[in-house]
Amino acid sequence: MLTAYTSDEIRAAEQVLMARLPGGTLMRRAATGLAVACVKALPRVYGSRVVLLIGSGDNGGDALYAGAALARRGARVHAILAGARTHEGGLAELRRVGGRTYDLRGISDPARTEGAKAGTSASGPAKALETDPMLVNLIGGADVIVDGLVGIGGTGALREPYATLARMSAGSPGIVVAVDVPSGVDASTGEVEGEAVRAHLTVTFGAVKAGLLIDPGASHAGTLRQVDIGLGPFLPAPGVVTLTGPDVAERMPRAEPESNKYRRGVVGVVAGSDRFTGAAVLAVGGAVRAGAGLVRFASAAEAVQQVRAKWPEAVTKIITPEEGVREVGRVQAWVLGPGMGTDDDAHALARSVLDSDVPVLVDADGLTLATRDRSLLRRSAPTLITPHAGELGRLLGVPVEEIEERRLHHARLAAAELGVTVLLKGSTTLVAEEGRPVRVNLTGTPWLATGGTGDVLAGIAGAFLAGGLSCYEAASCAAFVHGLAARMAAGGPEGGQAPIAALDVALELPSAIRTLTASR
Ligand SMILES: NC(=O)C1=CN([C@@H]2O[C@H](COP(=O)(O)OP(=O)(O)OC[C@H]3O[C@@H](n4cnc5c(N)ncnc54)[C@H](O)[C@@H]3O)[C@@H](O)[C@H]2O)[C@@H](O)CC1
Ligand SMILES: [K+]
Repeated sequence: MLTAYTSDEIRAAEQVLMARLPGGTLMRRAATGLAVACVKALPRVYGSRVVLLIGSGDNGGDALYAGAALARRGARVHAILAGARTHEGGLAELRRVGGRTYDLRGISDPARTEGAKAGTSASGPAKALETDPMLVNLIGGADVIVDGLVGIGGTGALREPYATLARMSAGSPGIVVAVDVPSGVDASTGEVEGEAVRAHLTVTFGAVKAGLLIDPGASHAGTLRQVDIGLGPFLPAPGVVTLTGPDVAERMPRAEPESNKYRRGVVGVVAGSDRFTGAAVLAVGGAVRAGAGLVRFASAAEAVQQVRAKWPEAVTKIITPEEGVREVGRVQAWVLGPGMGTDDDAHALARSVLDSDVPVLVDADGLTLATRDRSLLRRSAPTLITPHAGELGRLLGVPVEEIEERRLHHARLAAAELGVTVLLKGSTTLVAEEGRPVRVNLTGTPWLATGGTGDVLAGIAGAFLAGGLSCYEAASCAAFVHGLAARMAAGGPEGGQAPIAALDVALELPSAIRTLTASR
């Protein structure tokens, strides 16, 4: 399991460790790791052009020491001094080994632009920077740009001149390496208020910061590399974690020799309607291919007919809103919602499912119904909701943009406010439950952003719930397996480049699960 922390947690651990070591040790360790990462990223170091963006804190110090190490190996290193102060030791070392500096205070006084909101169109001093020939040449001609503007000491939107430098670095053909965190990304949450550096590689020290795993921060971080500086023993219990393949393999329901279909888990699916049948087919497909012992599908006649045609393995039943799921037979968990509609009949069906005393996963139209009638989610048995940002926004009465901007916050808030487990879909899927670390899933692929993949995910998680996993475990394992299957369908476990359809994800599930369980 990978663990991730807030800036405060990292800082507290660093302080304990620092007190036990000679001054400067941690920065040396960090800078050495950073320099090694830059060497690996460059085709060759000797003669390469390295540009350091240097802020006023220790993040800039790391970059200066690393720059000095690269200069010693023959790189042509230029430090752009952007802060009101510069780390003295780092600067002296860089100069000692022949590194050059360019002090921005000569062309734009940061004090004058302090507080200027990032993201606004460049004018005045910011404009002067963007057209400054020296700066344009340096950034435009760099083989590697090392972003040492701010690290875990950053707060709020990047101020000038940092914001302009972040924007300019995005236009450079060079490799952008972020020191500890891409500047402008909130290290604790992944929130980005204004301009932020977009890195190809982030070299982070001591431990992973939660904001590097959660979007929008995660998509600014590029590839993550962690440099061990000895912080491990001093870190607290993490607030954010990520499951690895072996973690998921260990948790997933197993098929034991004495298994029968009832022991493996019977999942009930209430999805689709006479008008919408595709979502039902996909949700049942997710459950069948993820290894449910038995899928009981209950819906309107048209949806039942389609599901039977596609998945003969499922036991189907046509139901009416009046009778609900009473006669459907025993299940260990329900999946409720995809394509079921949102009218009064759908509400009556949802009520009958949620009145049961087994875990229920609520997705799609089920979430719309719960938005209108929150009492649906008030139940004693466990409930897992699987919204995307729009659905969660409607449930919480918050604009979708705010959910996207503050994903970690809103996933936690929803879990606390609604008393359910929340799987918030997106490029980095989050699973939140009160009293537990938020789980971030990293196996997705941009190809997953296509219609119907959410229905497949609901089916997978339903199968895992029926197989005996808690909502928290079922949601995190399902997100992992779903992402892995999508990657494999798109071309390979490391992510291919072919478009996929939702059904491809369902069909790929056994192969994805095989790659996980092969090593268990
Ligand atoms: N504390 C330690 O033991 C270690 C720290 N290390 C490095 O030190 C960093 C933290 O250093 P600091 O605490 O000095 O903080 P930072 O260097 O991250 O940033 C603090 C400076 O940035 C300015 N600033 C904050 N938000 C800003 C914004 N939005 N726009 C413009 N300026 C902004 C502040 O005024 C302050 O001058 C880490 O990220 C890491 O890179 C490493 O050397 C490893 C050891
Ligand atoms: K940085």
